[in-house]
Amino acid sequence: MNAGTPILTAAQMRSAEQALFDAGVDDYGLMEQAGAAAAAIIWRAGGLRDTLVLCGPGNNGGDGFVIARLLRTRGVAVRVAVLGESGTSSSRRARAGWDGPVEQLATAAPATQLVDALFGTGLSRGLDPAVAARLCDLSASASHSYAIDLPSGVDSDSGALLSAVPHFSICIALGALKPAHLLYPAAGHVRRLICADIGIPASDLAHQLMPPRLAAPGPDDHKYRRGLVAVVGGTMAGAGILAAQAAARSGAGMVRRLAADGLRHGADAIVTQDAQTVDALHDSLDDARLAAVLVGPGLGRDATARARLEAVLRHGHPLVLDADALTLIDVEQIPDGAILTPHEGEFTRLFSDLPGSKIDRARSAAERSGAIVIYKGADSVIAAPDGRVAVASGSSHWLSTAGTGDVLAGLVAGRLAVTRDAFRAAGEAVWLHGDAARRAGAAFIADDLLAALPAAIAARL
Ligand SMILES: NC(=O)C1=CN([C@@H]2O[C@H](COP(=O)(O)OP(=O)(O)OC[C@H]3O[C@@H](n4cnc5c(N)ncnc54)[C@H](OP(=O)(O)O)[C@@H]3O)[C@@H](O)[C@H]2O)[C@@H](O)CC1
Ligand SMILES: [K+]
Repeated sequence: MNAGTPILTAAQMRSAEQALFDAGVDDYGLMEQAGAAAAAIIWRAGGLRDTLVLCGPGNNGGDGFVIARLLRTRGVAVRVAVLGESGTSSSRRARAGWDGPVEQLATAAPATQLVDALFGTGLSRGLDPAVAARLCDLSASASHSYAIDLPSGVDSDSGALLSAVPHFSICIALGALKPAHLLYPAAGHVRRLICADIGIPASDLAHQLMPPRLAAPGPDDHKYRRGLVAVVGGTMAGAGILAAQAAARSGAGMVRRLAADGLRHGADAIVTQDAQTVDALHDSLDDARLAAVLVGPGLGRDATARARLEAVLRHGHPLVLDADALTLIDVEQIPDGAILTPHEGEFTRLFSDLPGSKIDRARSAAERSGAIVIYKGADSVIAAPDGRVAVASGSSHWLSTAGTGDVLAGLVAGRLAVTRDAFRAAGEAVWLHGDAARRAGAAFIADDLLAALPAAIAARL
């Protein structure tokens, strides 16, 4: 998978910074670099708009003083308001470099632009309610607002809101993304996210999901080499049909629907095999050319559904487990290397006791189950048992409509059949699903995503 911007927890950020200091980088120099990167972004976005910079007691506040000084040298009318004294050596030095007046947060008048440098990764608890209210008021009075590193009041590692947090026009992440930049609810408080490079070395574990690079079929490809997908049907045929149609438009060579309803539906290119009985299902699955099997959409939850799921598990094909299959299965039954696509409810049923952020929980679930986990939501976290994580955020909220999960499951199975690499397939499918939703616009239905898929794929070739 294409490696995107790294995502670091506050502790990982501190050790990355410490490694730089140990290698001889000057700590105040790093703050100057961070402040200069942020000031350049604010200058490009805001020009000469009058600006109020709020500076907190830690290094986030130090960044604020550097930003204020640099914007002023460009001719911006800048005022600074503080919350408490600067408590770190770098922030004291940055404050000393500001030779303008210093106001108090409690009494400062608003400005056209607001820069929030109150707290960053060092926030340890919610803001005092009066401080949070003041931040919200000043933000509401500004036409443009910038959060330095993080919006003050969000928990960097989990994305939780520890106190009232305004909505920012731009958040300037320093050095790396933090989980709160991509995880909700915090991610919903930032309209635009920009990560400023300050020389923090890339980590190889958690990344933002990037647009994939896909390959078109070659001259020697045929339908089986491009990947044969089976979609196991159940009591609700529609879900399996949607999934099969998504798999058929995923780039895979051939899709078979192993139908429990005995009926033919959907695109003619999809082969419907009559697999009403478990014996018939076994016969259909007895094909070594199957590169991916999807089970779950419309499967049902009764004894027959369970028998169908067990038949699938017995064949040992590369597997995608979705929907009802996630409700029926126990963690110990999940085959190594399978792909799971749980939403919040399914995840909690399977892995209830896992602590930490959504990223932590997805990673632990993958480790515990040996599976690739696509923990779905407005922020989807894809985790592999070896610790790799990719986070997709900012997908269309119109996706919260019936059948879109079936489309995603079919896409995952299709990309698995094409790539034979479960982590890569999961990332590609999540990306293509999100892009198809962007292309489908507003008020779409799941079927509309199918029509948008070929264009989403074409854009990544
Ligand atoms: N390391 C570096 O050189 C670089 C770091 N960089 C920048 O530094 C930021 C991290 O800096 P930081 O670690 O100093 O933490 P920061 O978020 O400023 O706040 C900590 C202070 O706030 C206090 N406090 C916490 N919660 C509170 C609350 N609710 N209400 C009131 N007080 C509260 C806490 O005190 P406590 O009471 O918890 O002991 C402490 O005094 C990072 O986000 C980035 O912007 C960049 O410049 C690159 C170089
Ligand atoms: K901040």
